[in-house]
Amino acid sequence: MSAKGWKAVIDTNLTGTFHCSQEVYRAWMKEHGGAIVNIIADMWKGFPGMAHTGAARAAVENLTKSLAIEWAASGVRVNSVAPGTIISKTAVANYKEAGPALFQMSIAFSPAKRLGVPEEISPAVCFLLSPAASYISGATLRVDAGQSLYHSMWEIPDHSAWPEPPNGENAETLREILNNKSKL
Ligand SMILES: CCCCCCCCC/C=C/C(=O)SCCNC(=O)CCNC(=O)[C@H](O)C(C)(C)COP(=O)(O)OP(=O)(O)OC[C@H]1O[C@@H](n2cnc3c(N)ncnc32)[C@H](O)[C@@H]1OP(=O)(O)O
Ligand SMILES: NC(=O)C1=CN([C@@H]2O[C@H](COP(=O)(O)OP(=O)(O)OC[C@H]3O[C@@H](n4cnc5c(N)ncnc54)[C@H](OP(=O)(O)O)[C@@H]3O)[C@@H](O)[C@H]2O)C=CC1
Repeated sequence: MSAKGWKAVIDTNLTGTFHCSQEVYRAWMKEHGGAIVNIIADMWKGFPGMAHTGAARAAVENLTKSLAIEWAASGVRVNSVAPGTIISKTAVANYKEAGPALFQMSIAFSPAKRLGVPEEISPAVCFLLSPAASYISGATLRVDAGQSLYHSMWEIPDHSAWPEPPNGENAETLREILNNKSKL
């Protein structure tokens, strides 16, 4: 990705969250309290292929925690929701002609064996905004059908580029396993 593409996504996803949070705090929440829910992503195993998004969303998760503490004394709760892969007409359109194939290939990586829809994210957001969550702050709720605990979508091709382990009997055992010679 270009430096410009990196910046576009960091500006939108991370710096945008900072500006929005600061504005609502100054304009209202500092004096009256309130609740913020940030949307992050399934970046728990990194986000290979979308490194800018992964870095920005991980940063928003950390921002959520900082602000939850800094603004507690104003009665402000700050939480995040981390969706799995969520499909909608507009979400597919964001990836132009690659969209349908991208969403299609990601189905296999969901333990649900289907994608989520926005209507399955909004209840979690409403819950965290509501009085039912009055004692929850600084938390992230994963709404991903367990996707973040399952396979990575990034395929690593077979290679022999990795550094060799230190010599010794353990390295020998490893080599035997790699060469399929183990008697275990
Ligand atoms: C696996 C399963 C999938 C399934 C789906 C999984 C969903 C994962 C959830 C998270 C998703 C994300 O956050 S994805 C990352 C962010 N979102 C998107 O990319 C969605 C579509 N893009 C946008 O909405 C916009 O481009 C946006 C990022 C807001 C920036 O808008 P701006 O008006 O500021 O600027 P633009 O003119 O569009 O772009 C500025 C330059 O940055 C480049 N650029 C823009 N977006 C870029 C991007 N994502 N990656 C690299 N480069 C990008 C453009 O080519 C431009 O460079 P030049 O060509 O040189 O001028
Ligand atoms: N889809 C997915 O799998 C995942 C998405 N996410 C994140 O969730 C968020 C929503 O994604 P998704 O639903 O897929 O995307 P969509 O493109 O479907 O939705 C984006 C929404 O943002 C609104 N919007 C865009 N620009 C502005 C603006 N300048 N001011 C106010 N509203 C604006 C759009 O409104 P309008 O229709 O009026 O343009 C639209 O409702 C994104 O931050 C995305 O990165 C996170 C994890 C997974």
